[in-house]
Amino acid sequence: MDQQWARIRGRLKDEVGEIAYRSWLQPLSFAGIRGGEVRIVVPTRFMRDWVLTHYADRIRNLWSGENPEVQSIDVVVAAANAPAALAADDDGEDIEGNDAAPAPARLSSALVQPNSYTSGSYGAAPPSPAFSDESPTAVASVLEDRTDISAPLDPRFTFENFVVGKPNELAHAAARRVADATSVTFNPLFLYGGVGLGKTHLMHAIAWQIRRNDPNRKVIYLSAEKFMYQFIRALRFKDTMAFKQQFRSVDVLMIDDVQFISGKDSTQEEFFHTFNALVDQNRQVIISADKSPSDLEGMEERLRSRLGWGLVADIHPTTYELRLGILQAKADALNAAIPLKVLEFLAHKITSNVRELEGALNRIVAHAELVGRAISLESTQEVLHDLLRANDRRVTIDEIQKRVAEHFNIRVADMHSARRARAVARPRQVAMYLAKQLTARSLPEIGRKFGGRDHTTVMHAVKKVEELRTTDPAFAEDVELLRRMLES
Ligand SMILES: Nc1ncnc2c1ncn2[C@@H]1O[C@H](COP(=O)(O)OP(=O)(O)OP(=O)(O)O)[C@@H](O)[C@H]1O
Repeated sequence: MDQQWARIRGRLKDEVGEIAYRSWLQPLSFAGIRGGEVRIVVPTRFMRDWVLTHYADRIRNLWSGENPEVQSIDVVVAAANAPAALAADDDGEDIEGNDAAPAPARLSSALVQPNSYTSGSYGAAPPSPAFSDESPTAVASVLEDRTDISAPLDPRFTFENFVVGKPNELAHAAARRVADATSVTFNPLFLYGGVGLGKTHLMHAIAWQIRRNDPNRKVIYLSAEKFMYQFIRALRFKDTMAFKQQFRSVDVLMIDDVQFISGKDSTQEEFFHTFNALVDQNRQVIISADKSPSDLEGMEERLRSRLGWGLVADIHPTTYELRLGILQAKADALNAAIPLKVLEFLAHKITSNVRELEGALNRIVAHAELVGRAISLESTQEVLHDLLRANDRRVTIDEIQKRVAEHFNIRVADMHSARRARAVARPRQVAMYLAKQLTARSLPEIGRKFGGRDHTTVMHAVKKVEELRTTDPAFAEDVELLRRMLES
């Protein structure tokens, strides 16, 4: 298995290039395979999230190529020093998912060799319910991440590699303008759009371009999540002056996925002051989010209005033409001979987002290479049958939430709310479970659709529902009924 892992690492290095490989993939270690699931260990929570969003599909595909039994991968944070409070067990009584951190004892099975983990499948220990998300104690597991505050940029995410079409032309033009401007024109630039439509790609492209135009300009790019953790760390180490200094001395500040700090009041407060200080000094601020400023629930009103002061540009869902253009560009970049009718087929069938489209293309290319056969429509349908089925069904998470809420006689709003009473939390878990089963959405995406919950919450919901289906026949029947209704 170690040899297989070594081969996979080699492939990844060739695909993503030296810089991204060193930043994101070299630190990964392989911990074993159990029940068709490969376990990968990463040093920090931030890195886990990045790997999950950007590389998990590819790593899984490469593993399946090496070992056909492999179905999924599991990325966990190694945390030898995780405080005991974080690894507290949950007996399943408390049914909100963020409390699902399994006990270290359960994790230190024969398969799981290195150290201990701050959580089970998919991740670092989420804060226990007693802590708020922003509690310094609760996020101790990320405090070991003492790297540069700016996140590394993905070398693939440049303007040259960004395909422009109707849905993203405004966002692209605005991004270009800001990247090439010699003075600040719109401040902030606010880019927003649905999952996997290219926000991060555009943010990185701006950063690359600014650095290229003037290497002396100090550009900081980071996710809102990392901003929060930096802030918490500063509080914990009583280092807030240095924190403020660090952020307020930049020429360009770029914050990705700002919706993450919704509901996190002290981080918002700090962000608001940082933002104002920079805008006042005429420094460029660039923000991305999944919603427009006015739709950012849980964000203070003064911050929402401030975010909308500059230029707000949205990225719309892709059109067939854009999807085909992206597929052609990616196929060229992979140097893969793919018949046009296969690309057209994919552009018709996979409509959810660009990330999934890319994943599909990578899968068929990897498969063809492995079996040594040319790519055809038939092989594409065969290799992607799961994905195509999920896209065919086209059940949306909104529909699932509506149906499940009706069935259990609760309000749809409770699917997003923080209420933890069993009467609403259980249906919410059922809806998360069905979202995982019936849509092609990833765990983080599902979490976001349920009031911005963490992906570990979704994982916990899926496990809990699976468990209850085996122990409670009436419950199993309910779930089955809902599934049939949604599929029909
Ligand atoms: N117009 C485009 N041209 C080329 N590649 C694209 C385009 N749009 C998106 N992509 C690719 O799709 C993938 C997902 O894009 P990205 O990570 O930027 O999405 P996002 O909007 O930031 O998603 P999330 O909401 O999950 O953060 C990336 O690999 C990116 O390169």
